[in-house]
Amino acid sequence: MPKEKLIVALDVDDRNRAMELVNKLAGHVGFFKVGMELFYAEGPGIIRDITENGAKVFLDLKLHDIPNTVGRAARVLARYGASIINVHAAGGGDMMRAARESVADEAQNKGLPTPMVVAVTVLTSINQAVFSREMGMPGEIEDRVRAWALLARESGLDGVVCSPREIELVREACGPGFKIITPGIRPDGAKLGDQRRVMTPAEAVRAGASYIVIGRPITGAPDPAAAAKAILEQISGVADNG
Ligand SMILES: O=C(O)c1cc(=O)[nH]c(=O)n1[C@@H]1O[C@H](COP(=O)(O)O)[C@@H](O)[C@H]1O
Repeated sequence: MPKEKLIVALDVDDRNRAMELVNKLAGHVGFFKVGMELFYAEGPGIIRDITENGAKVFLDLKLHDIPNTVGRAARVLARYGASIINVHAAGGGDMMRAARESVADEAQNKGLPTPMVVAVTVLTSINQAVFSREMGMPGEIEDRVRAWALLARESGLDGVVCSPREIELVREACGPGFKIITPGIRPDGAKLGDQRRVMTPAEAVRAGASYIVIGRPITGAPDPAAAAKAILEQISGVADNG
């Protein structure tokens, strides 16, 4: 089902606007992503509001701290009923394992389905020049994404967040079944904004994305449901390699 692949980023700062989007888009979307802006504005209650009507939530708070702190914070997040939770791969293997273990343990304690835990690799807003010159990182972005994806898999995580340009190399390194979630999706002609490593929805699905994350091209459209439907049409005829 194409709609199962679509994650819409609810990057807004109040409940009314978020729920308006949820109500308009629920029939066309697999997951809603609650990020820092909405979570900091409304707190965990917003996750319950969205899931109450049967929609699924990707809780995108990108945890990145020492293993003990991330493990304890992830344990709290596991209580809210999100289907996906993320951390930064840059926190290292022990940190990712701490998140994985505490999320699984807490979900079991509370009798909830265990959320997927995925690692953000190199942000889709980073290009090679920024990666090398500003961040001082050696080598190519692709090699870092591959190495972090392998580390995430070894640490027991369910998948990674990366740019659609790295889907094929992650799939090759990590095999089938490993989830590849790709933001940095821009339908032809859509504004890039701060995104740098992008592809169209159809290109990402063809390359093997498990899920595509789209925010502004849908939420900023005059008719968000029509924008989501147009994207579903673009991916519906495409061989799904995810
Ligand atoms: O973890 C993420 O979701 C994420 C990782 C990444 O590398 N790049 C990225 O854009 N995102 C998120 O994906 C969404 C993309 O939104 P748009 O650029 O508006 O389509 C935003 O909510 C970002 O926070």
